[in-house]
Amino acid sequence: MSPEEQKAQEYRERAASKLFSGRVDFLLSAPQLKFLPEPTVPEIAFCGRSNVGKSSLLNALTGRKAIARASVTPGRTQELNFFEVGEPTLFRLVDMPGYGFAKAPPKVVEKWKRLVRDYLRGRQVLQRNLVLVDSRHGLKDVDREMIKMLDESAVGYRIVLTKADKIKKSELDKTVAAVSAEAKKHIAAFPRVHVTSSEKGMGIAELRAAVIEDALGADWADS
Ligand SMILES: Nc1nc2c(ncn2[C@@H]2O[C@H](COP(=O)(O)OP(=O)(O)OP(=O)(O)O)[C@@H](O)[C@H]2O)c(=O)[nH]1
Ligand SMILES: [Mg+2]
Repeated sequence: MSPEEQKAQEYRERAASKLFSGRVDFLLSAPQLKFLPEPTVPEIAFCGRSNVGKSSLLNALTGRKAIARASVTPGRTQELNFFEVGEPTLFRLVDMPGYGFAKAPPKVVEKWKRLVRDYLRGRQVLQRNLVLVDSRHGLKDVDREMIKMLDESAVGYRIVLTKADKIKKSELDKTVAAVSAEAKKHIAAFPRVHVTSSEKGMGIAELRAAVIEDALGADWADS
């Protein structure tokens, strides 16, 4: 990055932090498609395996301790949870139920899967998906299944590694390389893999700016 680009990035990150430190409100929980809010503003969705850290990342991005419930029990988030950012509302963040949760009854898993799939396929205002992947585990088959679904749905996505504080730098580098190599086969436009820790704040400022850019467009910070 050139010094000018570095400066522009710092400016975007500061603006993003300011936006997220303003209004962020929980809007509603949708257990079924018919309960979705009116598609009036852009949406960014957080998906990934159960327990990967979706709710925690949402808390970290918004600088709130527990706006999205985070839990030690996998499968805690069971509905699509909508959060509104900005006053008036500029965009929404959507905390999704985790996929690949083996301990839930198959019927329940099937219900979540259908809800997520229908949302991803049919939501006109959905601008980007964040696909969260545990830094320690890398891509698993359930993630690949999800990515395939996203490839079919034509909604772009970013891959976000979570819990980066839990492993050594050398291990982290290996996961980043492996996930990047695989992601490049799918996402021509977004070959970068974000590395984050909601616990330590790593990568959060940068992801904030990226999320707002996805929602509002590249020149959002200039207006
Ligand atoms: N060390 C560390 N722990 C984390 C991090 N992010 C999340 N966790 C922990 O991982 C567990 C699961 O986090 P959640 O945010 O509830 O995960 P989720 O993806 O929303 O889970 P479901 O809603 O069940 O799908 C919690 O115990 C969090 O405290 C992180 O960056 N670092
Ligand atoms: Mg959750």
